[in-house]
Amino acid sequence: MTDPSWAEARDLARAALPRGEIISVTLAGAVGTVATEDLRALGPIPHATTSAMDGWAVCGPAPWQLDPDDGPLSAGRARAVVTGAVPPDGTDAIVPSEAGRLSGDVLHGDPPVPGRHVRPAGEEAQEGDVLVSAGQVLTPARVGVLAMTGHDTIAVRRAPLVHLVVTGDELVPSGVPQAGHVRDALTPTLPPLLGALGGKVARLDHVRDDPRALAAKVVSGDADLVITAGGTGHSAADPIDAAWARSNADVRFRGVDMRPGHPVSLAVLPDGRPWLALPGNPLAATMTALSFVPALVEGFTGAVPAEPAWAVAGAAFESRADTTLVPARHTAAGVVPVGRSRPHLLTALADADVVVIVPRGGIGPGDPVQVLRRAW
Ligand SMILES: Nc1nc2c(c(=O)[nH]1)N[C@H]1C(S)=C(S)[C@@H](COP(=O)(O)OP(=O)(O)OC[C@H]3O[C@@H](n4cnc5c(N)ncnc54)[C@H](O)[C@@H]3O)O[C@H]1N2
Ligand code: MOO
Repeated sequence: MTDPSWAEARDLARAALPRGEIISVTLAGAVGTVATEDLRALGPIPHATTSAMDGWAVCGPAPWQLDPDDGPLSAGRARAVVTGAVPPDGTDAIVPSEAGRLSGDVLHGDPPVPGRHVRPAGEEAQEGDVLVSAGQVLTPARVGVLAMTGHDTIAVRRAPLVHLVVTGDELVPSGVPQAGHVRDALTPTLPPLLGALGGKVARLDHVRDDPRALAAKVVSGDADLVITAGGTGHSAADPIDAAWARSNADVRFRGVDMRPGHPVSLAVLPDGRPWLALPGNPLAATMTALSFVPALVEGFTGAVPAEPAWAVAGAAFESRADTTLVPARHTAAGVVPVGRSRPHLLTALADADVVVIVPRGGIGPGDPVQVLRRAW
């Protein structure tokens, strides 16, 4: 397909990579994987009623006689407790240490509000409640919730492994570039960016603008997904078309109706590995990675598609394509464009905290807009 819309191209990307296998991981290795089934509370959360403060458990009205025993509290009695400890049966409230005064073994304080500073069992969830749904990404906080209720090992799909290939005869890996050379900005940028988008770069290669070398390098890989940067143009020097022809790739889209990044393309190799070809211009490469890598990852992991977030435009945004992606910043007036957003530069994205998804025809100040959140 030539020049599908941005949304159509995301759907094509989502369908390009078949689901990965289900594996079992410990919670320590679960962050970034995707739940394959609903994960439920194995008991109430919190699992027991506990004190929220260091102080005294009290029963009945003040004053209270300190009770050194272990049994239930009776009216007019108090017993020292620490945060997180189970208060004795009969506790009406906890008096924090700073709110009580001891004279000898008698505790004085204001009349307690029943239940004050007591954290009841089951306050957050009951046994069997769904804590993480099938298709949700395991975040650090979700893993913490699962740990609280006693999960140890869970069934997930892992992040897809990526074979990243950066192309370009003109690229130099270090130092200040001279005319005719270009310092490679994507080798340091793409692996962490792809990681933040749910992929994991397992192999990184650099190849000259030679279709034969590019096809051979890609065919020799065994990651789940191939991502190349550069060479998507239609000049004789651009190797993507010829490399795809050499490797019998099934082209799913060749160009997308978007700016920047119009030449971004997707094919599937005969062995089933998708090959996402990002343009070489650094802003075009990063914007197209932000657009299509999450969709490819969702296909592999079964993650529920992440919808772009909403914001309010604080300025006018133009689009002469189906979709224009504009680096922007949140301000009190809404999101506004950052600097000059040029495909061959990257400064605007470096200063942006969102990317605004501008539909054809543009949007005006005060309009609701969808945005991509920071992964860069
Ligand atoms: N006649 C036309 N020319 C171009 C068109 C077009 O439609 N007709 N489209 C332009 C657009 S849009 C883009 S985007 C680029 C696509 O370029 P390629 O994917 O072929 O990328 P390259 O030619 O390899 O590089 C483009 C540009 O980016 C620099 N680059 C490449 N890799 C890196 C890197 N790793 N780090 C830093 N900079 C990099 C490269 O030196 C070039 O300046 O084509 C337009 N042309
Ligand atoms: O759209 Mo290109 O992606 O202008 O750089």
